[in-house]
Amino acid sequence: MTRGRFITLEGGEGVGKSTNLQFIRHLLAQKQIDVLLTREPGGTELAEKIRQLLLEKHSESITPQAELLLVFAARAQHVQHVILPALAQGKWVLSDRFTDATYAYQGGGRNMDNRIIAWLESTVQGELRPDLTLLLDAPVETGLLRAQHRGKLDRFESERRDFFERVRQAYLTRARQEPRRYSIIDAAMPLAEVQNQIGRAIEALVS
Ligand SMILES: Nc1ncnc2c1ncn2[C@@H]1O[C@H](COP(=O)(O)OP(=O)(O)OP(=O)(O)O)[C@@H](O)[C@H]1O
Ligand SMILES: Cc1cn([C@H]2C[C@H](O)[C@@H](COP(=O)(O)O)O2)c(=O)[nH]c1=O
Repeated sequence: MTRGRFITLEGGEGVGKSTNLQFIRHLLAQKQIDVLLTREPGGTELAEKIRQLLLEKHSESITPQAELLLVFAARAQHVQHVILPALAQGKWVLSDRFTDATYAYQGGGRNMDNRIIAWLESTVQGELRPDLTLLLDAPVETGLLRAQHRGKLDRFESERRDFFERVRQAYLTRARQEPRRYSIIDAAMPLAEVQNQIGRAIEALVS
């Protein structure tokens, strides 16, 4: 059986990942492609519990090291129990965030060493890397304004503006380093235009 394709959606807060996940599912369904939608941190029972730990605010601060290890603990469960089995069955997998988010948030945002992230990436994922990563890029202000309309802010959304600027720059740096895997989408545009751009990137992968 042919292995399925692995697509990830990335970007800062409120850039439109959840909205466009459904759009991509619809596009692939029109092409009779069976796709599993998932997210990080999360995607399994245990990984969703770790997600809660990461997103909730606590009286005890979470150190950057603990945060990084929690992210990869959740990913180890997700990769072994969900992503690899689905790909092996020929299903496509579409994940709302994956390891590029770790390079952006823990690497860029928290200044963790990229070499440590790369070591954890190889340890947890082996050879698994996305076939296509759609980076929804918009000015920090645009995304935060969109996210704020949803109400109460989580632990990450409550970070300072300069944290999100570092996250955005880290994403863009990675995208420029790996132009064959990444497609940078201008997510500040109206939704119809954003979806035109996404449609072209998906078409290129399918054909
Ligand atoms: N291109 C767009 N133009 C205007 N509004 C948009 C656009 N894309 C998404 N939105 C709106 O912005 C809000 C945030 O979108 P969404 O929840 O999809 O973002 P997200 O990237 O998944 O957010 P988060 O990372 O915080 O989970 C929603 O209200 C959505 O309808
Ligand atoms: C995978 C991953 C995620 N994060 C952060 C980024 C977001 O603030 C939250 C997830 O919530 P959202 O609904 O997807 O916006 O988690 C992170 O810091 N590191 C990661 O690897």
